[in-house]
Amino acid sequence: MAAADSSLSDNPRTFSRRPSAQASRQAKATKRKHQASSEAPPAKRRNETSFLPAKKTSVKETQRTFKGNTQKTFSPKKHSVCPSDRNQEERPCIKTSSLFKNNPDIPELHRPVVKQVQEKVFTSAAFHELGLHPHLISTINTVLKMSSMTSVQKQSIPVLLEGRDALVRSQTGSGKTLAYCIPVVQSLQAMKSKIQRSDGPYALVLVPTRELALQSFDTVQKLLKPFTWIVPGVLMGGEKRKSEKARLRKGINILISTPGRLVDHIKSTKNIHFSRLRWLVFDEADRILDLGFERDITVILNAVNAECQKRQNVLLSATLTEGVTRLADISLHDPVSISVLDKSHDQLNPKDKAVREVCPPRTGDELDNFAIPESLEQHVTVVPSKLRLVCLAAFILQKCKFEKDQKMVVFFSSCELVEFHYSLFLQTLLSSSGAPASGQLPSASTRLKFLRLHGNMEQEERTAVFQEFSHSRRGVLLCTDVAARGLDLPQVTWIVQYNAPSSPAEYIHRIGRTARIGCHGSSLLILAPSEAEYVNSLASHKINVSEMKMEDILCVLARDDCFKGKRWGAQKSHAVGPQEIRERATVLQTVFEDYVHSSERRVSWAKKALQSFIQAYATYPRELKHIFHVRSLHLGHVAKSFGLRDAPRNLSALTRKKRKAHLKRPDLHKKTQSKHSLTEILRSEYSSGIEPGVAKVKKQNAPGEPGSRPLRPSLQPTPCFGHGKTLKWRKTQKALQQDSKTSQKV
Ligand SMILES: Nc1ncnc2c1ncn2[C@@H]1O[C@H](COP(=O)(O)OP(=O)(O)OP(=O)(O)O)[C@@H](O)[C@H]1O
Repeated sequence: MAAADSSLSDNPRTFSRRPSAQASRQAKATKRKHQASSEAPPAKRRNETSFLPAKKTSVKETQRTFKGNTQKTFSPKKHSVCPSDRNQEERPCIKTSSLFKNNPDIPELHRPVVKQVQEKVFTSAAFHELGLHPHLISTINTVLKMSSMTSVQKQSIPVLLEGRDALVRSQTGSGKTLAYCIPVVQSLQAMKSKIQRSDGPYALVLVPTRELALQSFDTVQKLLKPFTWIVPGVLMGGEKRKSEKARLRKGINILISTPGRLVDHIKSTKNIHFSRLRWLVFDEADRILDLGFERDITVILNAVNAECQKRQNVLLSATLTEGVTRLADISLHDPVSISVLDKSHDQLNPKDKAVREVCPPRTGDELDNFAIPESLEQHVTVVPSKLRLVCLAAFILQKCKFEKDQKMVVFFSSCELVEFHYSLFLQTLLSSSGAPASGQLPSASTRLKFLRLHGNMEQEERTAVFQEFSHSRRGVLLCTDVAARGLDLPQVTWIVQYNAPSSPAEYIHRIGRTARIGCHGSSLLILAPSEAEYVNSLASHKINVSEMKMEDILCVLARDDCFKGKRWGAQKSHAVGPQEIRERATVLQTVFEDYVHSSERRVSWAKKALQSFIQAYATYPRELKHIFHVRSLHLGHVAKSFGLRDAPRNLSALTRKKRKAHLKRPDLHKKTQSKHSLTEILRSEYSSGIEPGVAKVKKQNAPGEPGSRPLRPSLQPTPCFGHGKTLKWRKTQKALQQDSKTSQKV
């Protein structure tokens, strides 16, 4: 392994170096190494009192003295990872200044304290009060082991049992799945003419992801235990079409599907019909009905409407926004808006009993304020780009190595980013065999377990990971937004958002994977200094985050001697001061850089991940562009967070080229902006590969998918949406194709 040189130009335009320059640099470094090995410390170091470890330093002191050191340590030998395991002579070559110098100031967070919208999760009402079939009640009590209803269940189930359409909004993890599943099962088992399997679907449940489809199927299957004649089934991308066709032929009465896969079958399977459909449920309705799925939903609704007009429609989500309400207005028949009220809402309609239980539709402003579980503690930390990777790793180590039974989900903005960090952490932070490979930190391995989930994985592996993480008591799941919606992963203690989400709704869903059904949970959002204003954007949606100092996160490195720098190596125990924490952070960064730079292949893999990050960054929606703009990224610093010692030259050239083109053609600004509403969605949907159609777009150009030839006229979606009303889609097919091309780069 090459001697570590963590130096990085702070000028984003001076990137890679030619071999000759590299050689001379190395020669200089060797010279410096020999200087450093002499007794006398460098001039700057001599003046640094905080450097001395003699006095025990408190965390507060650590924070105060953390910034702006210039201390450098060089080793004459090659870098190794865990000093305790290796020869003292092989201590890491540290150039601390490059990681902690020339960073932008971390701004003070003047976050306005807002009162979050709160909901009460449980009620004292029992399921047997609902007049359900006794077998259904006993299944809920004994199989699901539930006795009292949650607030949303208490409000929704009676309304749905009355036969009304409904729009259901309640916070994440509040039991919305059963709020629709119980009425569906109750009504179908009670049908006078007993349901036959061959009748086909009586209920169609649409969900945005395959994992959610599996999860909802599992719940329905449990509820149907006593009603064996009603057959549930799931259709989702990644499964064999042939076997799904066979199951459809035999008959599925409660059909749970992702939109893309259902469209596939509508177009190609003769045996799919909806003439007996009684229920149409959109779970995560705001995601399902947004532009990312628009054409699929149009095809599905046309197929359903052609065969059945009278049915109950239910839309559910923790974040039903105004846009969805507008769609609901034209898709639902005289719907009831159900929302779990706080007391002030209750008082709005004290006389009207029906409306007291069921809140009136909210105004636009209210719809933008989402309820957050009371037991969810939200944090934010502001970290300079150069320190992001080290900070994330330190946080993972802090929670999952030094604390017991922690289960963490880390969100990234693209599949490539998940893959990159997964492999990097696996190879550097974890040693499965106990015998560390080059660049590994052996003692970090004991409690750590990494898993990853994203849309570019094979379905078999996706399902296996989902199951494994669900049943595991600890572990770190690195994922895209494929895991943001609806997934009920038990006992998740921490949610980390390494890349900020593109909307407050996505923020709510991501953090909603913890603190479910009254449990306690915490979240951490990692922002760059230039992104600090995002906290205000969250506050404007009544989302309250408290600051966690980066220094407090890095302090964990003091607990692990794996990260000891050369100077401290010989000392058995000593108080760890801010200077040493900086050194240890640099040792960790050097581990990452050494790993990335250990082969050409790994360097180009890191560059691709960096490119993916930048592309995802470019797709933040217009309203967030003033906070997340590619121009505010310092490429050299960001490269460091990918373990790259230099900013890749070709990437910067690309960025400059694009910028120039934009400057020359101001009309492009306008065009790009007009695409943002779609690219915002595509950013999380397509880049995370949530929908099966996405992969197909690239590989097969399936008919009707973005990037393919236009549909045959007979298959063109007619914009007709429920109850004979017309929905005008905002995008033309051409625009969709253009946008999907943009998104495929992400
Ligand atoms: N009445 C109840 N008593 C106890 N636990 C319940 C009850 N109803 C649901 N749960 C449990 O609560 C958890 C969350 O439920 P569910 O997944 O339906 O939430 P959700 O509101 O759909 O969340 P999200 O908005 O994230 O999709 C599940 O583990 C479920 O089994």
